[in-house]
Amino acid sequence: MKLHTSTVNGVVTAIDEIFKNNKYADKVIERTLKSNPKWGSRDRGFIAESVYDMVRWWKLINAVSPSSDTFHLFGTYWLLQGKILPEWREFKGINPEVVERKYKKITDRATLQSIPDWLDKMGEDLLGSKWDAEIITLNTQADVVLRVNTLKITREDLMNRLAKDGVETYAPKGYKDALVLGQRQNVFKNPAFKEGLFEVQDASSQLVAQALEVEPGMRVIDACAGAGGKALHLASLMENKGRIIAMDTEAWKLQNTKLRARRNGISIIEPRVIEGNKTIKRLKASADRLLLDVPCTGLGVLRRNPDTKWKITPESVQKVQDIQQEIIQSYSAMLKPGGIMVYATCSILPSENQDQVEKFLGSPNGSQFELIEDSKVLAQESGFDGFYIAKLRRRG
Ligand SMILES: C[S@@+](CC[C@H](N)C(=O)[O-])C[C@H]1O[C@@H](n2cnc3c(N)ncnc32)[C@H](O)[C@@H]1O
Repeated sequence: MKLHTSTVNGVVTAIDEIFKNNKYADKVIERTLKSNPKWGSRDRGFIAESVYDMVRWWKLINAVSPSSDTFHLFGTYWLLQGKILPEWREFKGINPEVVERKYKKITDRATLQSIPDWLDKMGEDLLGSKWDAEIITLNTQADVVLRVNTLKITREDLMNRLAKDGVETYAPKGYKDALVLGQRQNVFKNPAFKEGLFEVQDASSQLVAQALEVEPGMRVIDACAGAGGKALHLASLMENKGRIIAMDTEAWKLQNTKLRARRNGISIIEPRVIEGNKTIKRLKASADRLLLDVPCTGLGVLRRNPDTKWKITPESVQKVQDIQQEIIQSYSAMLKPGGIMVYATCSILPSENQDQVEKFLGSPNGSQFELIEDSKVLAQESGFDGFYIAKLRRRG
């Protein structure tokens, strides 16, 4: 593959934005791609993939690069992929043999798998022998997964319709509304997306709404609804009958939920901003089903957001765990006796998952609850994102 100055410059500028100005990779990529309308789809694919890959392998690349100059880092990344570097002025000073020699000398997992030392240690402490394979899997590129909006179309019909547009998909076993793309591509431009026939949502994430066992006509609260990925799924499962209160502390995210609901043909989602304890107290014992899709470290979705590992710190992990416990302690009161609550994270750390549920169950607020079942979804076993889903019942 031939390198072009314009796209390599795009990658280098984006990398500087992410690491020097501490910006989020997905937002930087979005802005970079918008900045040059002349780039075709291959150029865009090259930029997005190279930026994500460089972020993913940042520590390893830095360990073998001749300097911290961003062109040197790009050149080193290129060589590490087994590619040949053109003789550009920017790449002067990179010796492929030296890069290879340095690479071969690295033996420690944290550098080879490109993660901070503290995180590697924490992963091993918490996941034991499963950590090795998990971090390898989390360093691979994720599949693009669609969730069929069954309010508007069946999975089979959507599959056929996309195939007519040249978008090949397959239906993974065990995920009844999911379709996986055969090849990565931008599906947001497809007319079927604009008609609300599908959303992009990982297969593991699709298990969360299903665990709630909702039925049409129920009163459901999604207490950390964000941009509404799971609220939309719940509405489809409820055949758009009943009521879903979609709550979050961030009003702008709920605004997004509203727009997406309209595209999906959904009318039962009612966004509600959490302004404090009062908002929660007003809804005491009012929900047949309660979803707590709590904020988390995102360590189960590193394949999609590789910059997470450079942004989190031991302090931020502790802080998010405190918020998770606060949420389950106070929000669980919104569930009716006899109702079902799901506590979920996109993390693989037991300290954010089963430990939190155990702590809750052992506390006075949790004494009316019982654990029905929980699943600890690891990326290495499922092939999709890492998730935790606990289903609890409030005794009647
Ligand atoms: C994992 S995300 C939710 C993703 C969303 N359910 C979806 O499927 O698209 C967690 C959400 O919790 C929200 N959040 C953070 N602190 C909160 C709190 N104290 N109460 C409710 N929501 C909170 C965040 O704004 C974020 O949108």
